[in-house]
Amino acid sequence: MLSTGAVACLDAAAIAGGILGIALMEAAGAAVATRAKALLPANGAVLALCGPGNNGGDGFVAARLLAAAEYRVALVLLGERSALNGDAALAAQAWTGAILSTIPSDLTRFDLAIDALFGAGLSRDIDGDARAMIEAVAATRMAVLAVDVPSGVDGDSGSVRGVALPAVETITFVGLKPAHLLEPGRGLCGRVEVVQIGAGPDAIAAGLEASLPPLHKNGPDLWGAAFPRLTGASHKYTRGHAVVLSGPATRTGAARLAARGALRVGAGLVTVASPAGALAENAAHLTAIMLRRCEDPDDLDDLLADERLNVILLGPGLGVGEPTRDRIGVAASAGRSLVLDADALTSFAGEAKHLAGLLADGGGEAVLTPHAGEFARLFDGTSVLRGGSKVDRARAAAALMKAVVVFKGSDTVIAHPDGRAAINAHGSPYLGTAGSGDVLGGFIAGLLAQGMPPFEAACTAVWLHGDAGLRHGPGLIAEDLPELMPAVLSGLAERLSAAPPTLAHR
Ligand SMILES: NC(=O)C1=CN([C@@H]2O[C@H](COP(=O)(O)OP(=O)(O)OC[C@H]3O[C@@H](n4cnc5c(N)ncnc54)[C@H](O)[C@@H]3O)[C@@H](O)[C@H]2O)[C@H](O)CC1
Ligand SMILES: [K+]
Repeated sequence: MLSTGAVACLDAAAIAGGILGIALMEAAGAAVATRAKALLPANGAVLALCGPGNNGGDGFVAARLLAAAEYRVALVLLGERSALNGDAALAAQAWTGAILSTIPSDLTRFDLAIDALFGAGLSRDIDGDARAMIEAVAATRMAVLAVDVPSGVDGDSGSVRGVALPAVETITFVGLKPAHLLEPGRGLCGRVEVVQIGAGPDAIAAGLEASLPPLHKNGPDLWGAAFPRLTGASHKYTRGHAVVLSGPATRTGAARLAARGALRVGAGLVTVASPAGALAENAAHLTAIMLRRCEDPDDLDDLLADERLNVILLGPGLGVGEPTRDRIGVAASAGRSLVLDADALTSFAGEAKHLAGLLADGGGEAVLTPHAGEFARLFDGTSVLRGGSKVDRARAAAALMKAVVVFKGSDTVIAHPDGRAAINAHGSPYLGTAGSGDVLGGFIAGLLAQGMPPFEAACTAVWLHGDAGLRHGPGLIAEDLPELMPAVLSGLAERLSAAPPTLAHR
């Protein structure tokens, strides 16, 4: 993905490579006109809203092409025509129609608005005439086609600067920007289409270079190569053994949901480690998943004497406080891969650095999975909460913890301490249900158990979880999520064009 700052570098590299800036703008405007035609009735009426920069230039090009194709076009320019510069001035020169300085009073006669007010160059909150224009158009519920990003949406953070114009569709150029995936931007974009405008591979490489550290859209392209593949020689011990710590009696369901997730995603063995008082309750509900008594940190230490237990998940239903902190201390010092969720995170509220110290001492890898509330509690008092976008905050958290952080939400961000990050848009609002996060933690643990590196395991788990939510739809409860894995994993195997392995694959 590209940062907004990288767009200028990309353009400069494309221009240095022999493409004229106006050629890029013509291609961008042509793509907008093509989509506008698809949204318009024959001879429909278009309101083109053009801003003072190159986003406005794209709007001038689209307006010209639509007028040439017999659509009725009214064009409004924010600011003075004489203030236009460079390519935008050239695009305006080629427009031979009228240029209005305010929007027409009767907006009901338009079928579509093209929003070319502000794109990558939005640099402050929108107020004054621009705000009034956006509010007037938004109030009509006329369909809006946004150029690059809906005006008012900050391209890098997805936040709204003052006001924003919601679109039914957004056409962006060369690559996605963070705002297309981060809320609230994502919800304001409508359907997003990325179009190529003639920037060559060297220019794109320059844009990506200027966007470092890399930010990805989460999907199989990112982690498919690391996804565990069975061979004829695979057996349960080669598929790892995950341990999930259970809470006390009457608070055991979360751990079992996580354990079931770990098993269904492919861990060879899963053990629930349970306090004595909750053994009967856990035993009544577990079959393939094993059960071990684990009353205190010493019992956990004993359990971990078996080196084959390679992943430990702590948090769901575990309770907030000293006993949970002590168990995390033991688990961390055992040097195994850890997944910390829910109460494990809240037990270190305001003490993120202490937790980071425990994790560093143990030397194992860790994945932390806070939702917004847990994130705010854990990082209270640190500079992490002062970061700008959700991606910035997730990256700062990962750097502080030296662990992979999965900052959950409808726009989950997964960040690695080295700055790599991914935004997930593959999901469904039906995933917002009790116990859903517990299953996600289990998926991460199950993938870690099979040897996936933590960043890839976390990204994969988030995507699989989202895929299950998309497949199930209404009526989803957390218990459904592990049971959807056979279909989800078969679909993934097809996408990775690797049929589920059989003995023939040896
Ligand atoms: N490679 C590409 O992706 C291409 C993208 N194109 C388009 O160019 C814009 C970015 O153009 P830029 O001139 O840098 O910025 P904007 O047009 O978004 O706005 C800058 C303009 O607006 C003023 N401004 C900023 N914020 C405000 C505000 N809150 N209120 C009022 N005025 C504001 C600022 O001072 C400037 O005058 C990109 O989005 C694409 O649409 C190219 O056309 C092709 C290559
Ligand atoms: K725009």
